[in-house]
Amino acid sequence: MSVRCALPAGHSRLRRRRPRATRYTPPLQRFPLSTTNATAAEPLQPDPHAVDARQQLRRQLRRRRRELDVRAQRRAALMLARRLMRLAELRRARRVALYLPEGGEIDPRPLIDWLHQRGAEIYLPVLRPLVENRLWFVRLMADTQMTLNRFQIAEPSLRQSAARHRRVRPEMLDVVLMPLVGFDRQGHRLGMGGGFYDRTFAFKRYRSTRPVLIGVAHACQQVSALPAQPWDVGLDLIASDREVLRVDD
Ligand SMILES: Nc1nc2c(c(=O)[nH]1)N(C=O)[C@@H](CNc1ccc(C(=O)N[C@@H](CCC(=O)O)C(=O)O)cc1)CN2
Ligand SMILES: Nc1ncnc2c1ncn2[C@@H]1O[C@H](COP(=O)(O)OP(=O)(O)OP(=O)(O)O)[C@@H](O)[C@H]1O
Repeated sequence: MSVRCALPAGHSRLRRRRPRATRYTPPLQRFPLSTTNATAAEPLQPDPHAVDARQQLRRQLRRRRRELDVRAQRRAALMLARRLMRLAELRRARRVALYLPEGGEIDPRPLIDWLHQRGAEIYLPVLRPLVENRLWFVRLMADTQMTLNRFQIAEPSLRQSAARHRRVRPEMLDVVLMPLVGFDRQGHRLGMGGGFYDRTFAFKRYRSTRPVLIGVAHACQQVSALPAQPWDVGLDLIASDREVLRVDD
């Protein structure tokens, strides 16, 4: 099956809509789908030309995923879930981080009931206060209160997230589903540009095999090649509605 992802030249049917900041319904009540190498001492200096090219590509790919219609989104989410449910890494995971989709991101929520039924704990990313562009992972529970962060993405409230017992250290997660803006078949990825996941999982570049990092995206977000950045944290797998790719070391 294929997802329609035409990129009509110079044409944008949809404007970026900002979700309203009020009246957010907690996700537990509204799952409509539930039926490189670097050393520590190296400075991480971006090449300005490469940064511009990445920014442009990011814009194009974000528009591409936003233009998928509701049916295509729903189908893609179910296909993704079906593929991920077959993965040994996810089947044995006890602590799984996923995200609440925004701006046409592929929707991982069909996995939530399945994971809960298997007894797995689910964690959501929260923008860490005070430190630059890092994430906390906060457990999604029946009483989780949601709020919109500065990017208008729903996340557990800061008050609850501040409570240590609701959080897990990133290195204690088993699997992280990481939203991608773009990817190539070599396992390089493009994210939203904040470096949130790169910073939070920087420890993976040196040692740890845990967590298993699974980049997730619509198949139409694949590009032929993305240059690797010195700060990139390598993905272990990439999963889309069309396939699951294992990234070789
Ligand atoms: N669903 C979801 N949640 C997520 C992420 C994500 O990619 N998807 N993140 C993954 O990192 C973190 C948030 N990172 C983000 C980084 C940049 C922008 C963004 O929209 N940037 C704007 C400029 C916004 C501004 O400064 O106001 C832009 O690029 O247009 C959004 C989220 C944590 N939560
Ligand atoms: N470990 C790190 N330490 C310091 N800065 C970092 C680190 N990782 C990334 N950055 C910075 O974050 C910025 C954004 O990186 P990049 O363009 O790769 O974002 P991205 O691909 O969208 O990644 P993410 O999904 O993690 O946000 C870059 O300016 C980069 O220098």
